[in-house]
Amino acid sequence: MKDILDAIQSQNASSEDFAAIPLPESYRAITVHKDETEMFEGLATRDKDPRKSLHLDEVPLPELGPGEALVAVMASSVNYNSVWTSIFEPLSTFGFLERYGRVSDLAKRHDLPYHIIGSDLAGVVLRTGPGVNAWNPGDEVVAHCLSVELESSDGHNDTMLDPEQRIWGFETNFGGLAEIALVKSNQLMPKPAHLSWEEAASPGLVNSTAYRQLVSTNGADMKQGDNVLIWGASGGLGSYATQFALAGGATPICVVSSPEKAEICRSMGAELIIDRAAEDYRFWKDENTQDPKEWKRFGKRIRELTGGEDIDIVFEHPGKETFGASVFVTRKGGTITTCASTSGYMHQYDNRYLWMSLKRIIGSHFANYREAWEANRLIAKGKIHPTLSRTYSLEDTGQATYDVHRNLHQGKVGVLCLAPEEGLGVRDHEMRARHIDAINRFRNI
Ligand SMILES: C/C=C/C(=O)SCCNC(=O)CCNC(=O)[C@H](O)C(C)(C)COP(=O)(O)OP(=O)(O)OC[C@H]1O[C@@H](n2cnc3c(N)ncnc32)[C@H](O)[C@@H]1OP(=O)(O)O
Ligand SMILES: NC(=O)C1=CN([C@@H]2O[C@H](COP(=O)(O)OP(=O)(O)OC[C@H]3O[C@@H](n4cnc5c(N)ncnc54)[C@H](OP(=O)(O)O)[C@@H]3O)[C@@H](O)[C@H]2O)C=CC1
Repeated sequence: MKDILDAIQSQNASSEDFAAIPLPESYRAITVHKDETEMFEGLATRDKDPRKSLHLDEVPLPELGPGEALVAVMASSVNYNSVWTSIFEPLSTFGFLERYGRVSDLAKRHDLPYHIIGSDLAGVVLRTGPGVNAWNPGDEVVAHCLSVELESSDGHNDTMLDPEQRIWGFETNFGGLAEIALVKSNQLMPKPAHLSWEEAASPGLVNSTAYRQLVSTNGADMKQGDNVLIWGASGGLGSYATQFALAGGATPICVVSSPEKAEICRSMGAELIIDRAAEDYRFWKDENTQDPKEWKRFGKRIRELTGGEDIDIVFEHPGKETFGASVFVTRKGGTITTCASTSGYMHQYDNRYLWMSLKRIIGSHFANYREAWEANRLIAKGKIHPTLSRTYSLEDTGQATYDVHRNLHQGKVGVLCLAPEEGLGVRDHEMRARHIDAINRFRNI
């Protein structure tokens, strides 16, 4: 591993040099264990502690197959799917690996008693498998997390519709929270040159998801002037949705839960901000009953902020807790676009407000390669910026995941894998200097 790191750090190793470095037989990786999936039985979701279920293990290097690449991971990030995996909710990810293992002999590699997690990376290609022509050893890359087989016709208009569509490092093994990762070569994209490894690794999953959900014609197809209600506007997804709204000439109405988070949104350029904790919205009276009066109070507040206008697009992901309110505050003909249900997946809303006002609910999930590429291109051009607040070592991934589970973080949380320290990997210093304030906006808050 030292030879690999030395070659990366030297910045003058050729593709042939990288191809000639012997690969280690094993590497360090963050895993969950199949024989521990019952460990949190009986505990409330909040009390399930990722620090207990996530392990740092030495694991064997997987065999490299056709169309694949082995990548030396310099940095990765914690996503909320790492939280779900670590607390075995809403279901254990080993079921996904077993199902994938039944697809082919090659896919069988993924069905193991341990699951190497992580759906982001920035690093350097070490080896490519047969049939890979677009990428070579030594390429500095980031990886998006869409894994597809594409053997069926279904996915050929939009690869997210492939019946064998999976999220790498969640529904497949050999993820990015590790020193080496196995990806399909069509997950690779160029690493933005003005960013460090940990900054480059942090946007991938959430930036691509927010791009499809809000900007793409597959999602809400946002246009200039739209009022966009963004839940969790300083969180992983929300910090990118806010940037897309601002950059696209829309008006974000940012919902957050503290004055510090409100300040971050303000510093990104948002003007209309609702502190849901200070204003104490209680959309549910009890476990089974919502309170439409609270939806109205929330809608009135939005109208105060917008000068009387309602919401064109809701960027939804909290789910059960907020969905009734989201449907209510959307304007006639408007769109609620959802990609998650953090607070519960059985949603309840008053359907009269949906059909009578011709609103639409759009389900959105990650992004196809083209959408992920466009989202990454915006980062590379300095039009959208990483929202990295803090970086942990690979050893401390459990703590990093705990922070995200408990909503103690801002923006994105990074993890150093092979990178010995923060700040390495910047190739375009001049461009970095032009964007340094925006790049550091979320740092250490
Ligand atoms: C990029 C980052 C993303 C995120 O962070 S997303 C948030 C985190 N992710 C999650 O929370 C994961 C969510 N996923 C899930 O919870 C589960 O993944 C699903 C509920 C989506 C699916 O559950 P499942 O058990 O995998 O599939 P089924 O469809 O419920 O059950 C499969 C069986 O049901 C049969 N079936 C499917 N559709 C129909 C139908 N329309 N009519 C009749 N049967 C149907 C199938 O054939 C099969 O059957 P047979 O078990 O016998 O093989
Ligand atoms: N389908 C897909 O492709 C993807 C799905 N996801 C899913 O989206 C969800 C959010 O991910 P991500 O943004 O990275 O997570 P984060 O935790 O980084 O951000 C979510 C934000 O939502 C807000 N929030 C949390 N709970 C509630 C609630 N009950 N009511 C209102 N607001 C709430 C919080 O902001 P505040 O406290 O300031 O209001 C929090 O910061 C997760 O469930 C994740 O699995 C994520 C990426 C891709």
